[in-house]
Formats: sequence, C-alpha cells, structure tokens
Amino acid sequence: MLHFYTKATLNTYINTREGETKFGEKVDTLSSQENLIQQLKRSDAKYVLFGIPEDIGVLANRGKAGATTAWKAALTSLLNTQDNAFNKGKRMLVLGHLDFSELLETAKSLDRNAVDYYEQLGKLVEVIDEEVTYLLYQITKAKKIPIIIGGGHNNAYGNIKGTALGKSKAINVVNFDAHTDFRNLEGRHSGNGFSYAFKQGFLDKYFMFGLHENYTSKKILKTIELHSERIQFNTFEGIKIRQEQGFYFQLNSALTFINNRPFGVEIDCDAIENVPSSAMTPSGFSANKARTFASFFGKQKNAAYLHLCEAAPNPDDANEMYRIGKLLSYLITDFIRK
Ligand SMILES: N=CN[C@@H](CCC(=O)O)C(=O)O
Repeated sequence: MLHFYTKATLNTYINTREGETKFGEKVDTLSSQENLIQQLKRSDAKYVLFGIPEDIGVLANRGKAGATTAWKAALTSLLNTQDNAFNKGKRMLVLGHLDFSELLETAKSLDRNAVDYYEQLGKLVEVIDEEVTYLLYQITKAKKIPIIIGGGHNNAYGNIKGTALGKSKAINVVNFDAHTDFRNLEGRHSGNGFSYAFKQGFLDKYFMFGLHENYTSKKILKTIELHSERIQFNTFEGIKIRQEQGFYFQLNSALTFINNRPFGVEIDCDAIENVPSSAMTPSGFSANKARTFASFFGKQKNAAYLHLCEAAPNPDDANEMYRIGKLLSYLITDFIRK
C-alpha cells in the first residue's frame, strides 16, 4: 500500500536554518492519493521519489536482511541538502513509501526450517512485485521519471515491468552491480529480477556494468553468451584491477548498447566499496565512480528511472545512517542535475 507524504510529513525531516533554503522545502508533494496519475500529471516536477523499505527479496535469496533502512536514511539526507542553482527541489515530487510492514511481519513469522520456507518468501515477493509494478506504471504513465530507493534488487522486476507497461513497450536496462541478478526462474528473490523480466518480454537489452568475476557463475556466463545480442557486460576487474578498459569508455559503450529505447538505471550499492549491504565488499567501485555513473546516465534523454537498492545501514548506528544517507542523496542529486 502506498503511504503518501504531505508537506507536514516532510517537515518532520527538515532542519531549517535561517537564511538558507533546504531542498526539502521546495519539493512538491500530493495532498491525497486519489487519481494518482492525474495528480502527478498536474505537478511541474520531472522526478517522482519514493521508497520501498523491504528486505524480503534479499531473505528469499538467502542473503543478509537489512535493506529496509536505506529509505529513511536517504530521505533525511536529501531533504536537508541545499536548494540552490545546482540543486532544485522543485524538480522533484516526494511521493512517500510502499508500506510492506504486514508482509515483513509475515516473513518474520515463517518457519525457517519448513521445507517450503523459500517458496513462501518468494510468494511474498510476488505481492511486492505487483505493487511496485503498478506504482511504476502510474508514474510512467504520468510522464514522470521515478526514483526508487530500495529495498532489495528484486524490485528491479517491478520497475522494469511497470515502466514497460507505462510506455507500452519493452525497455532496456543498465545495471551498476557486482552481480548479474540473472539467476534461475526458481521463485522470486533479489537475484532474479532481471531474468524474470527478460523471460517475460519486459526487458529487451540488459547491460551489466562492473560484474565481479568471482561472483558470476559459469552457468550464468553461458546464458549471457547465448543472448549476446541482448545481454552484455564488463567487469570490475577488467576496468579497475587489470585496467584493460577505461571507465569513461565503458560508460559510452554501455550507453551505445542500450540507447535505442528508454532504459532503466539500476545501482546496486553492493558494487560500491564498503557500503553495508547483503553482499558488502571491501573491493569495489568508489562512491565517486558510482556518482559519475548516476550523473552520466541521468543526463540521457532515454533514462526512464533510477533505482538505488540493497544499501542496508544499521539503524542503531547514527553515523552509518548518516554516511549512507548522504551517499544515496549524492546519487539522487547527480542523476537529476541538468
Ligand atoms: N541482489 C543481489 N544479488 C546477489 C546477492 C548476493 C548476496 O546477497 O550475497 C546474487 O544473487 O548474486
């Protein structure tokens, strides 16, 4: 269910300062969620931001829980950035978050030793898929660009399907990620959002940027090879360790591959060094490289959405919440900056 935010909701997050205007003071909000598409159409904002605080897809992928916390961290930081000539809050509407608290409770209450534990989690992920798809559909139909803060990478599926339905055609995707998330169609989880979207015809071309060679199975590499006209990738090791490929050259190659139609921009925070996530890594792209990626693709006419996922800051660690919130907020503002 969509939990929409009013101006009053946002005000609880903003620390105002005399003589300054914060980004959050300028963003647009809705006054109700009736006729969402019509209301969104009436807004002057180009981007629509919302959160998906859930980690059921990560659990279903046998990962480490925690991705529910990124949304609050990101929102707090973003609303408190400066509104100025570089950053214009009025270009964004903050919608709210998809509330999956009941599903999260259900997931918690499942018996981990039951033979069908993962199957049951997969069914819960399908419920999330439906809601994410419908919201993406509505925002896309209103001709706005969604910015989604996850949550697990399972939500790529709903992003792709909803955008494709909203545009009445399959879309492409570029994914900044250590993993393909092209695992078997074995029940929904955070590791197969792209394979499901591909199989069902919502995803046309898929570019994976910066895969980690240690974490891509032989089987998946074979599948990618089979579909080489529609699926391509480069690796983190090729770019940053062996330095065979330049970062900027690779950004342009990825763009050339996907730019023939609207494309989604996915950033899995487990590709960024030392960001708390299910698959946290001590070796990965820097925060600044991720920012360059967000900025580069955000400027493209065909960019259809931005999804930042898998960050899992510890809610009891104020410094970590602050640091990750700030990182997500940089990525959002880089993406929307002209
Ligand atoms: N979205 C993440 N997908 C990774 C998860 C890795 C992990 O959690 O350890 C994958 O399935 O490979």
